[in-house]
Amino acid sequence: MKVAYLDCFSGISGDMLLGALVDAGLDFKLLQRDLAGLGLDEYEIYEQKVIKQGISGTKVQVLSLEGHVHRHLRDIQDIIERSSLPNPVKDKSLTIFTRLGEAEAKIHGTTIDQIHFHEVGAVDAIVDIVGAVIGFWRLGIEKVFSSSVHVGKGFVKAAHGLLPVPAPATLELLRGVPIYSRDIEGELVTPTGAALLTAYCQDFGSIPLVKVDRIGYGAGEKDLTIPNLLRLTIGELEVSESEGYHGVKEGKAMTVEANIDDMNPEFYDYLYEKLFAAGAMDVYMQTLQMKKNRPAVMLTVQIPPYKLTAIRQILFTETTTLGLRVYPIKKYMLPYEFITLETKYGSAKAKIATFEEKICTVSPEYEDCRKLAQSSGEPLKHVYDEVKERAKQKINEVP
Ligand SMILES: O=C([S-])c1cc(C(=O)S)c[n+]([C@@H]2O[C@H](COP(=O)(O)O)[C@@H](O)[C@H]2O)c1
Ligand code: NI
Repeated sequence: MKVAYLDCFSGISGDMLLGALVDAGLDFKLLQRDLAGLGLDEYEIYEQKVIKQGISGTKVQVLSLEGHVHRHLRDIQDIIERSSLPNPVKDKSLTIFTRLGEAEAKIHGTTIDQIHFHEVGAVDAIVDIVGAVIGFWRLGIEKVFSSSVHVGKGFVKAAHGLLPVPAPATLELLRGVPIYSRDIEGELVTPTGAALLTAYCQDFGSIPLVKVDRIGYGAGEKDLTIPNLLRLTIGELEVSESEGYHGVKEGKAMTVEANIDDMNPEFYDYLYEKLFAAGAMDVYMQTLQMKKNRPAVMLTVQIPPYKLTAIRQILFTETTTLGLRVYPIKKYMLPYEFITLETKYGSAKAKIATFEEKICTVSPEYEDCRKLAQSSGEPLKHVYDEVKERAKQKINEVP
């Protein structure tokens, strides 16, 4: 899987992200051609190499040629919907502007169709956002990870007047994101940057196991005492599985455990849903007899290493546990494939696993068998046996 990692040690803004994408190999002329699909011409876009604290990066500048324009969300939605941009770019761009509108409406106590965008509604911000979406799409990025985010400190002068850093809309968009402030004065994250970051990234923390392919540095406007750059690393996510002995996959994972003795058992169903939705590979519970003979459960969550931040956040917010145990583990998985079988009850899949090139397990797919049992009225166990039988026949048919 092709992934990107954003190092937000100097925050993130729309132009920094666009600069990082160009610096990482996004063809600038192709970007300009794609952006022409927006049908907006009152802007100019430039790229230039700059040095920030000795590090070379790309600064992308969008100069607005339009006067002072206040756009409502509807106006921006019309521009994007009427454009000739590819649908994935349109959809993502609309999502980002909708999130900006929701944040703006919340901050100002109004509604999403009442708000009008100030800076974010100007053509340069529209180009920044759509350009970044085009960049991720053109570079084929399937998933985005990020570091925690440096937001800066102090105040910033904007159309609204003097705003605390991070700006209200920015902080609203950064809900759920690990942020920090050091002694760098200034706004390091803008609403545009926050909206782009959180539209793509749900996993924050150290860089996952990635085989690095491309690196890009996007430059911010100001010169700071730290390199005012956004670093973008692109590569193949090493799900840390490698083909080992006779095709047995060897992978790295993590076990996260918590002993819970004081939570309403009804909550576990919802918790399981959230954990799996966040990328857990497996979730299970074991009953315990803890000190003072208190009955409890030990909740275990198996995760890919890069999911630790997301899973930890769920466990601390959705359960009553005050502590977690985390163990890095190595896992070995048998190679398997699915085959589809036609049975007297209908078609169903079965998983065929092999070890040392010999078939060692045939497992009918439960969901398929359940549907056939419901549609045929046959007991599930009969359907299951029939699928397994057909699978064995099909395997033996293979020359
Ligand atoms: O444009 C809008 S709606 C806007 C809202 C807010 C609020 O916090 S509310 C703040 N700002 C400031 O404008 C500049 C530019 O932001 P970009 O996202 O367009 O780069 C920045 O200082 C924001 O804090 C704009
Ligand atoms: Ni505002």
